[in-house]
Amino acid sequence: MEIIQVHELRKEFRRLIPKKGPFASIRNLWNNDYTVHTAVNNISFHIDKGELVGYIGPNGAGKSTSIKMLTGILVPTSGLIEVAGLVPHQQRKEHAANIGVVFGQKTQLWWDIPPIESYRVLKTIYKIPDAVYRKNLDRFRELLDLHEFENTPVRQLSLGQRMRADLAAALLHDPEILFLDEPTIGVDVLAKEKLRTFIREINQDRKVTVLLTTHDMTDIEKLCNRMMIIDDGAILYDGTIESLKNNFGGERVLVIELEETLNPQQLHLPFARLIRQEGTRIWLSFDKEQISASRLITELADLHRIRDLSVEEPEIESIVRQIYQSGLERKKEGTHAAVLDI
Ligand SMILES: Nc1ncnc2c1ncn2[C@@H]1O[C@H](COP(=O)(O)OP(=O)(O)OP(=O)(O)O)[C@@H](O)[C@H]1O
Repeated sequence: MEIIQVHELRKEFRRLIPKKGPFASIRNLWNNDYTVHTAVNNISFHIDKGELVGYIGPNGAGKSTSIKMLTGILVPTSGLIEVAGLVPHQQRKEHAANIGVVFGQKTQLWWDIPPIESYRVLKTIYKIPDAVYRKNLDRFRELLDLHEFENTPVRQLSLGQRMRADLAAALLHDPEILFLDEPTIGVDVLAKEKLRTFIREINQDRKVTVLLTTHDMTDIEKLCNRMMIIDDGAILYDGTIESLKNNFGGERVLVIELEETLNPQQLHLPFARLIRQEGTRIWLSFDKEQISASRLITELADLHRIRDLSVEEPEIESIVRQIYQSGLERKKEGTHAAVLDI
């Protein structure tokens, strides 16, 4: 069942062209010269209830602008959005009851008071029944170790603690959908793991639909089945991580432990390229379209004595880098915004 529907969504921002020369600051007060910048360029997608979708793209791609439209903070220039049957910017109050939002760069908690005090205020704002509030708070204390810092003013919390406090705040009222904009930014490895476990848990146990923007590909690999890649306001890829690897993964790497050390001239490598050698261990790159891993291994085993081997998966980070790069090249050529075929 579709819970988020986006059709031909567009957001343009007007940017002032500043006047230069004498009395510029005064002349700018009456300046009406603008350029129009398209931050989100007619994107369409839908998300089913219970999905956990990664939304990634380079800096300035349009991720935050999309999230702000989906949460009702920004009004689209054109296009349609429906989230749980509501139009976010038109039905803001009802919409707020259905969604939770965490912006990694900016806390929603009151800076000078402890999180627990903010939670009490949110309980009143969202009219959360006592039993629901207590049940949720207990659960979040357990999953996010809130008790360690819930009585400390937010300004004194570490980034990881602040993010955990923010996540709990966003979910106290049992929303159906959670929008996370860079929830792991600047957080150390252990704290990231804790946040990921929590996000996975609320998605699987509570069936909360999650849309997550991040620059950390490990977040995507560990949490999401589906990802959307946006660049320059257009969606370049929408599909599973597996199909991304299969379609854009290109070369695979086969790591072989030989019985003896051979110099490169002694190696016979059909359909493979030697990319690294350390003693008896060699790394071979091969194109899976040309030869399957099992066939390559059989051929190599006929030619060399092999002690051990493994096939390395292409790293998602490098695939995504290539996709950003090709988007950049198309932009330079003036042919940007073509959606990649998958
Ligand atoms: N209020 C605004 N006024 C003018 N331009 C804006 C405004 N907000 C965003 N933009 C522009 O729209 C484009 C998309 O910005 P957005 O913040 O959505 O990118 P992003 O993908 O979230 O980037 P990042 O990963 O750096 O957070 C950028 O070129 C940005 O400069």
